[in-house]
Amino acid sequence: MNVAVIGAGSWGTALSQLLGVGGHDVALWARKDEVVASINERHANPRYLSDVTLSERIRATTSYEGALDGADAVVIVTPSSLMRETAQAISAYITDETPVIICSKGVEEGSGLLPVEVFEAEIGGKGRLAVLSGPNHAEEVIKLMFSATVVASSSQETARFFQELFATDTFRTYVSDDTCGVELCAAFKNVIAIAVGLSYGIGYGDNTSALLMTRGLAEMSRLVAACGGNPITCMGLAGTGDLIATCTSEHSRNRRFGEMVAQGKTLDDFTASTHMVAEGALACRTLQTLADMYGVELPITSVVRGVVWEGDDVKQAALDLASRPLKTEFYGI
Ligand SMILES: NC(=O)C1=CN([C@@H]2O[C@H](COP(=O)(O)OP(=O)(O)OC[C@H]3O[C@@H](n4cnc5c(N)ncnc54)[C@H](O)[C@@H]3O)[C@@H](O)[C@H]2O)C=CC1
Ligand SMILES: O=C(CO)COP(=O)(O)O
Repeated sequence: MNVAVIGAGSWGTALSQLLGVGGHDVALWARKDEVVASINERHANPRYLSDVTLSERIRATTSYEGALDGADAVVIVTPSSLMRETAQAISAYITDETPVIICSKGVEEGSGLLPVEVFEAEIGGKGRLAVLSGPNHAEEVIKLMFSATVVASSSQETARFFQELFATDTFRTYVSDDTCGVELCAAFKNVIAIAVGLSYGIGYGDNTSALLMTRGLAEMSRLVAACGGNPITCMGLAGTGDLIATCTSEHSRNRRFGEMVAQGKTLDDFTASTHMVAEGALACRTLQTLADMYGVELPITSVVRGVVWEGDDVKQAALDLASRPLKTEFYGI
């Protein structure tokens, strides 16, 4: 197959490698000329995961037309804040039937739309759209360490198409019809990883981390149920699986960002020092928009938003979280 991958950050590079190793020809769209030159001439991405030699099946370009010409499938891996811009940029170069899978994790600011909904609005064809998410740190996937993921689409045919496309001996793919649940889990787990980073950053231990992950899962499940997703998705790879991976991994940018904020650093400090995206920073705001629309309570998300965007003191926020009225363990799911 000829596959166009749009976005040459860590995850776009790792997915391109996976597809190349799987025997597909990959046209990888990158923003910067030097990234394109390095991938084409030296088979390495100079900015992200640069120690890995990339498959010779990967050809990079800064041209959308060049990447998308003759593509049998399109893989979207730009940051979630760029979903609408990316959808508009590719629309002129794909057919009405070209299958498109979104691998970014977030929710659109303002509208509260999920990436798949933004793509449906911009390029149409709900049935040809899919999403991919799971506990998949690019640093490990690119080294072909055994991982698994979920591919969700409203169309079983499209889900199966991408399941086959991505499956390799080291990357196991499951299908689902719950695009809403998978995308909400993907956005949510990043916020909880920031909370875990904040918690370790102020000196709390593993009990607090487990508490945040578990109650974060309860928040995630309430929102998924309210938005029309299937709460059982939260128990799967896109929910619990990715929550564990992101909250516990040395690779997680969101967790690292939380640790930095606890040390008094800002989102700009994180971005300047890593050139990477900590999606949870935006998601703590966008998920709150959805929670307000659906009347769902998200106490941990709200604390993360207050600390990241309103300068709330982390220790005081933790005390406020702990002193809320006592509750039944499960409600609203
Ligand atoms: N890194 C990982 O392990 C995984 C990342 N993801 C998701 O994939 C998406 C992309 O993240 P990464 O590949 O990790 O990116 P990254 O954090 O490694 O790099 C940032 C990317 O954003 C691009 N970028 C920044 N500003 C841009 C602009 N104005 N226009 C176009 N591109 C711009 C940069 O060129 C670069 O490709 C995110 O939604 C992330 O949550 C999903 C699974 C795993
Ligand atoms: O989504 C990811 C792993 O599944 C990557 O998480 P971070 O963005 O926190 O590194």
